[in-house]
Amino acid sequence: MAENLLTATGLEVIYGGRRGVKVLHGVDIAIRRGETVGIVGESGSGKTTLGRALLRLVDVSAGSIHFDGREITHLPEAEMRPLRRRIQMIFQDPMASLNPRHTIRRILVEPLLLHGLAKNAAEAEARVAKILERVTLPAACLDRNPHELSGGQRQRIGIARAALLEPDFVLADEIVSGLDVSTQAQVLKLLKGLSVDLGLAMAFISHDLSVIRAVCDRVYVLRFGKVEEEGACAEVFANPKSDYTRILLDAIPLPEINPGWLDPKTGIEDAA
Ligand SMILES: Nc1ncnc2c1ncn2[C@@H]1O[C@H](COP(=O)(O)OP(=O)(O)OP(=O)(O)O)[C@@H](O)[C@H]1O
Repeated sequence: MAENLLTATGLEVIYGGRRGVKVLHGVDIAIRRGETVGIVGESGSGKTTLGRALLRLVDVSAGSIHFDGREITHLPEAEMRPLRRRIQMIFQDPMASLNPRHTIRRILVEPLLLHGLAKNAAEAEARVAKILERVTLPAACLDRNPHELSGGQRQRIGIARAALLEPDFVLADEIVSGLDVSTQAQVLKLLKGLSVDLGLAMAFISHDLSVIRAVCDRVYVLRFGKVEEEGACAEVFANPKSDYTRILLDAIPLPEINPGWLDPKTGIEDAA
């Protein structure tokens, strides 16, 4: 079994200082190299907060976080910086994370140069051309601005930007919730395929259990800032231990869960 890449133990997060509201109550989570873990739960259950805490984007009031064998819970930002390239995030709304005034070329080339992953602009452009092909976008996109692309295309750019930096871990937070169902399937297929090719570990936050089932190996069910249930996706879906998970499963229309979208292991779309 692959070793753990990112683990957290006893995580607590309080918003609004010491007298604020505690939204994570001692969460334990472990993500192994190369695996895709789903984080699911109702709105307000703390999914995004957990994701942001794992990435050290919000402070934790208790607990510890380890990345690649190193404790990072309170690592100063200067020491976090070299790790930031290895820990990428793809957002729900790529418009919010892609600079609207920059061309796609600049959005993709600059991080490569900034992180020293390309020696010069020509080398960076060659890498960008390759990844653009991988995310099935035409080269003409490079001269456009984000608002000139469709939602699905922007999400592909978000994925391309993350993948270019050769991360070990990607957090994807509700990345398909704004897209129509067939675009969702394409984006999920693409991301899952990339994660397999690159050996990426992923945490996939979604309120949508059918999305989690299509791409995840294991799932954590969050409720009121606690882990309600955790296990292999197939096991949790077939045989939920907690009543809460059962209620979540019952709340989704079963025919909508279409595992034929993708083979969860390979990310390859089922021919049927
Ligand atoms: N910056 C913040 N300041 C104060 N409270 C916050 C902040 N961000 C989130 N919260 C609160 O923390 C709780 C957990 O929010 P979080 O966004 O982590 O949940 P979620 O499961 O991701 O929900 P959703 O699916 O609606 O995005 C909610 O009650 C929310 O209102």
